[in-house]
Amino acid sequence: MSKIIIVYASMSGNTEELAEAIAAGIQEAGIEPVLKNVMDTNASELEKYEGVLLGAYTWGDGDLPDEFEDFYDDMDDINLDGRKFGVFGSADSSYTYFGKAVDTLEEKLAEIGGEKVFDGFKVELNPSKDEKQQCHELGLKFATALGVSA
Ligand SMILES: Cc1cc2nc3c(=O)[nH]c(=O)nc-3n(C[C@H](O)[C@H](O)[C@H](O)COP(=O)(O)O)c2cc1C
Repeated sequence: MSKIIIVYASMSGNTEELAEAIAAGIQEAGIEPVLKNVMDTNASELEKYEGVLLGAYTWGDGDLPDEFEDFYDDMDDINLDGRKFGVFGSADSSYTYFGKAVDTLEEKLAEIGGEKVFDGFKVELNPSKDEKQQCHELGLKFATALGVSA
């Protein structure tokens, strides 16, 4: 059973690229993370893991992606005491609420008992090579925070 799950929503692939780069960093630390699209899982699955990473682009007017709505509502019924978390997402600074979905998910995870390992990581549209490298390092840092080393 893996210790870390990454759940993401991505319409045009940018957030998915971030998720994959973070996953690669976690693998470097010796853990095989579970990587799932939010449409293929549900909030109660998070309780099975020691580390939870959520990724979402921002939609509408600072909103969560539609496909994250049910998952988000169901997070009220779970408890993540003792679990560590991190949130990331692609966004577009031409909108009023830049990457607000990342903030929304961070607040919810803290509310249900999670402990934040890194500040919400927001990337402008398509991640650059440098930003993907930063994701890789976040993955490594996250795995290390869980007490796992290569
Ligand atoms: C209709 C629409 C609404 C959007 N609203 C926001 C927004 O409120 N804030 C923001 O930062 N980005 C907003 N975006 C930009 C997306 O978050 C951005 O394109 C992102 O890179 C998509 O990520 P993805 O490739 O993972 O789907 C919006 C995009 C569209 C098409």
